[in-house]
Amino acid sequence: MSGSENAIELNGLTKSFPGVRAVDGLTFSVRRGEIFGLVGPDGAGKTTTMRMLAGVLAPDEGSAVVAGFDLNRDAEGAKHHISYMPQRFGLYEELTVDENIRFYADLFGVPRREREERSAQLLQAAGMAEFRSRLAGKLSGGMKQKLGLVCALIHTPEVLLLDEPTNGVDPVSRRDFWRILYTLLDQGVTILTTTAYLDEAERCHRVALLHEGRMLFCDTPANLKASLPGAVLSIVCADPRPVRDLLAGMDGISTVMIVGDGLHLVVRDPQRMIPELRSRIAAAGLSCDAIEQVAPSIEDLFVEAVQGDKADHGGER
Ligand SMILES: Nc1ncnc2c1ncn2[C@@H]1O[C@H](COP(=O)(O)OP(=O)(O)OP(=O)(O)O)[C@@H](O)[C@H]1O
Repeated sequence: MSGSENAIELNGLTKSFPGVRAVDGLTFSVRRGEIFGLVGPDGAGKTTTMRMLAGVLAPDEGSAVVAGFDLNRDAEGAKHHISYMPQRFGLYEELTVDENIRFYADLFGVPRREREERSAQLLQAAGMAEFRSRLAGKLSGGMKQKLGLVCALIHTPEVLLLDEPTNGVDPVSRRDFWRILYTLLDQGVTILTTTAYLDEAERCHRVALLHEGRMLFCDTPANLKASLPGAVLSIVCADPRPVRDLLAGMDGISTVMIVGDGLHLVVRDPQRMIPELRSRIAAAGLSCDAIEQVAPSIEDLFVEAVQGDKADHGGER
């Protein structure tokens, strides 16, 4: 790997499919030893970006350097230093856990002794040590994802690319997963992950938000939350949908979103807004339990940013 402090560098990376610019001039970098999260709504371009960085899809324009290799010149060279776990990792369902690991170890040319040691460690960390002889097809969804990670890590990559690795995974398995990721960071591995879970985005060193192939933000979770223009009000109510419809578009409110058992609003002036909201909701014959100001979450910022971007660029794509 080169002396650069960045393990991944994208410069104007662009990819179009018929009728859609899936990735539109992306420029950002991931430092060595960093865990970097890519988030964004469905179709934002996350998977396309990952596929280009993994060297399995050529960009139309722009460049990317991964582990010191310029992918436009030597994507094959980069592949020896990358592990890529796509959304559907290729497990062989009719093979056992051990046999799947052995298959990938052979593919990556991992020597036998190293393979034994590493797979024992990884299976232990994944809470799967007692499932070694189970057929992969008989594992739960979370276990399959964890086995995919074990296979992807059977050689030691410099850069790990993960595409929604914990999608549909139960909370306990997600915790195992993140524990393994942090262990890798201690070993100096650089991790770029996409995620649909914003609590996972908060665990990354830095996060970028993609929308329609473009990057809207890139910063630490703390800086992102601090940058929200306005304050967040939480409204607890039994039936949030009619309340949302009533408040959407009201003066002084930029975003209304349903979260858990109520709504979050992004507002300019929270103290003035609280009594106004109470009377507006009561006058419409609706009810709510509590309205209070809360600390902004990454989700608040992202929903606000995506809605703002839609208003600015609506229908352009
Ligand atoms: N092989 C392809 N052929 C045509 N269009 C594609 C192809 N791959 C992706 N797209 C389109 O490119 C856009 C970006 O898709 P991409 O899968 O990268 O988004 P994403 O952010 O990963 O979303 P998701 O989480 O839903 O997969 C979408 O409009 C998608 O339909």
